[in-house]
Amino acid sequence: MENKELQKKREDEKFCPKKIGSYFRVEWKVLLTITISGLIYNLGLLAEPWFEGRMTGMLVDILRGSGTFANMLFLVIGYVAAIGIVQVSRYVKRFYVRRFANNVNRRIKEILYHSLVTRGRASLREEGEGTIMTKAIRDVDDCVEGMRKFTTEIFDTGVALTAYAGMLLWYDWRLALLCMIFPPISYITAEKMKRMIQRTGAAYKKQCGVLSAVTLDRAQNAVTYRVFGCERDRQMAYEKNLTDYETSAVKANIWNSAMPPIYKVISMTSVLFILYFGQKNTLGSGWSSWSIATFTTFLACFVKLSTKSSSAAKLFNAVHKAQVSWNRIRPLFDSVNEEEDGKEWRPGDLEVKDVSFAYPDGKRVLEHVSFSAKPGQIIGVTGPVACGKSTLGKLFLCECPYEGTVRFAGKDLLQMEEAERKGIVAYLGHDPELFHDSVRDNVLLGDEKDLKTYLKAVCIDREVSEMEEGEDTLIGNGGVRLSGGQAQRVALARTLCHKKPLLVLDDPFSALDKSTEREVFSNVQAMTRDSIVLLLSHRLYLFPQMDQIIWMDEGKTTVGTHEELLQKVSAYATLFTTQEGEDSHEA
Ligand SMILES: Nc1ncnc2c1ncn2[C@@H]1O[C@H](COP(=O)(O)OP(=O)(O)OP(=O)(O)O)[C@@H](O)[C@H]1O
Repeated sequence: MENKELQKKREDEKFCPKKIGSYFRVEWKVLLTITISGLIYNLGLLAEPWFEGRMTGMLVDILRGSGTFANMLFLVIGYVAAIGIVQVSRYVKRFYVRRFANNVNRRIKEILYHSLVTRGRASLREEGEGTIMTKAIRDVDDCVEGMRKFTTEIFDTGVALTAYAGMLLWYDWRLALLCMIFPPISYITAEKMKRMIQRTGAAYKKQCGVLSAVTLDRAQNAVTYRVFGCERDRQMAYEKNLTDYETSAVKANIWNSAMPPIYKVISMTSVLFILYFGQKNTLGSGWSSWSIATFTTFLACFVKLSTKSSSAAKLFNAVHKAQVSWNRIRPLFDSVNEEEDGKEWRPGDLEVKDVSFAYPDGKRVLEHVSFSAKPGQIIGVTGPVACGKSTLGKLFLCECPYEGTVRFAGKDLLQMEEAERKGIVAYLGHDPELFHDSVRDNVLLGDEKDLKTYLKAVCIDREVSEMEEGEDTLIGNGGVRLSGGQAQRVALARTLCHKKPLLVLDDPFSALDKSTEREVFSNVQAMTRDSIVLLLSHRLYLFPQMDQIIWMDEGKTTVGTHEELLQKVSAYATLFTTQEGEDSHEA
């Protein structure tokens, strides 16, 4: 089980959304099944013309009196068995090719979804919602369809063509070479036509996007257009877009469907050579000496080869179409690409970049928040009441989509599997959430660790030992009532015991007296040297000890060291000096 997870993790690390090869690599098991069934299918195909030739020869022998029905029956059974094997392996191959396409389609759409939800609304609007929707759905389908056809045709065309060509060369290499002049001409023609197919295909896609955007615009602003009498103008503009869409669709369709028959005619031209030189071979005056059976096999083999050649041309068409779509969706991967921003990621590095967040009721709480941190750093987050500290802390749980990116060791948190994210982020909220169980189980959660270390770290070891049942005392609902400060410390002990590379602590010391807070803080510092700690708090007197401070006010953030913020943010300086004053007053 663990091995499987490890393997999956390794595969995910190597996966690069912007490289098309990556999608093939992660599906290697499905592709292996396709390869095996594809080889059986295509090699089995050779048996068909061979049996057809043998049966024709046997028919002639029977008519001449030298063949028997038993031999013919034997050939027919062999022929039917060969067809059976070919069809079963064809089914298996097709099934897995479809599976490959579905997996890739799902993967690309998932990645694009994450990319789109983390992009700013302004940039989405700039590109046009209609265009984006066309890219995220239609272009992905076209692109995957090209990949599917490529995978199918590699066997149906590539392997089959090679096998047929080998068989033709075996029977008469001179005639085979002569016949094989035309199929490559058909490929070259297909390759030359690709520009037109690409151009008309791209124009069609663009027009789809424009039409979607115009439709959306009309629906969203229908009342305004009606009230201000723009309905007629809008209708005309819509009609024009519809006409442009139709024209581009027709053009793309013509280029797409008119070309394959032409490729087929080109590649079938060689039949004329077979009829001429083949009959010479059969009559004994050609390059080789053939029977009727060989002539039939050769002709059947060539017709199959030629048909496959036109499939090769179809394959080019599909790949060209896929290229157009891939080029359109590629830029959408930008926000999920980890390699091209030139940043060197080290294990444990955190980067929050341009993050904005609004609650479903529309209230925008975070606006373009950016900061980065390294393992061992403690970052204090503060600001006026209800400035969004808890919202920022909860962001790392990825419960709601946000704009911008949060990357850990180069990987976007939103794109991680839930299990992977859980292994990175530990969160301690306002509510200690202690459950009805012993102090031990509340902290260790069943792990076999030294409980005392953690109780000591949060300065509650003495209080627990004084309880009637010590570490086995039942707490939580129905158990011994703990004070707010005690509950907070037990919850903090649990978080430290299950430490993760990123610890988000939301006001963990709010109910502690200052001397306990100082002691707990220095223990937390010592125990989290390889983690990043985000400490959200109203109380600032520990902030001079922190590596970075994030000051939040009305969604905006200012990031710097304590000294820098004292200089830059007067509200921070005022709050700090006020609290310091209260402190010395108390003393
Ligand atoms: N689930 C929610 N839905 C809508 N608005 C919310 C939600 N949770 C919080 N808010 C609003 O978001 C703003 C920021 O709240 P948040 O709790 O993040 O601030 P805070 O700085 O942690 O608050 P405090 O100073 O009390 O610790 C507040 O105006 C709050 O009303």
